Amino acid sequence: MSGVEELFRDEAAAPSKTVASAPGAAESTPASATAADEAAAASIPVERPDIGDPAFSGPIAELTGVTRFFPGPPPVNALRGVDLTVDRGDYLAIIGPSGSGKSTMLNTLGLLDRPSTGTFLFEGIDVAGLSEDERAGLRARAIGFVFQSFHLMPTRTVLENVMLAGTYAGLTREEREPLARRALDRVRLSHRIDSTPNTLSGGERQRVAIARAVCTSPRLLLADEPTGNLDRANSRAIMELFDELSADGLTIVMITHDEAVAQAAGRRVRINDGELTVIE
Ligand SMILES: Nc1ncnc2c1ncn2[C@@H]1O[C@H](COP(=O)(O)OP(=O)(O)OP(=O)(O)O)[C@@H](O)[C@H]1O
Repeated sequence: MSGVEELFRDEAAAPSKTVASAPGAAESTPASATAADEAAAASIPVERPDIGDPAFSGPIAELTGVTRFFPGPPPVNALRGVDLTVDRGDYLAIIGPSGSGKSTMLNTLGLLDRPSTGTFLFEGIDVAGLSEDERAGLRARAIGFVFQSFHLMPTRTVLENVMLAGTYAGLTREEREPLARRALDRVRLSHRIDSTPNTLSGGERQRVAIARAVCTSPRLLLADEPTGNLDRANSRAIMELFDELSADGLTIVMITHDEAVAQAAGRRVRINDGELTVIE
């Protein structure tokens, strides 16, 4: 499970856990993650610094000479001098085998991990200069996440699962509900809003997760093997949904080991042993 993914608790979460931690929660400060969970459980908007400019027209993400070194043991250079620009409206696939650095890229782009060296500008902001709270605020407002394992809360309805994203983005219940309904309509699941996730098919669960990811209108959608748990027909349906979201202007970065899935993206880069190469 990637670091970003750990911010979500999924069906495997302890039954006593009533809410999922989410991208708005500070990742390395358990105390504040707990406070965020409690606020979400009580339907209180989570207070996060309002960082970032939705009107910024430059690249969403600009990585220059980014490295990520894990001291180990064993020591690992997970990213080696990565240069990558993600422009607004891009639909990019990052393809690579196991252990190549995909999750490390996702953690970096998702503002969960910091480069060891190099520069990462998110909408022109050098993220190295942001506090944990500021990064959590930017993440909650600007980035949506979709995972292979869906990470829906089993005891909450489909509508409640989608509404939770708005809590972390600091929205009130009155603001969140219409957004969640619209997002569920967008993924063609309006007829299942009162269902719980365990009554849905895998493809439907992933559509709920996508509704949750897009309901607060993020500027970047990060997807980690979004079709990894789905059969061919459901995978195709999810890829068609991504196509629609991309056509609507959403910036999407997807990591995958599956060449066929990567073909759906407008642009592809390969990662091997921490090094990125452009696929022509
Ligand atoms: N927290 C960590 N501490 C030490 N090494 C790490 C850590 N996270 C990742 N690595 C190492 O960095 C390299 C890249 O890992 P990463 O998880 O980014 O690969 P991946 O392409 O996502 O793999 P997979 O497809 O199997 O999930 C691997 O050698 C991994 O063991």
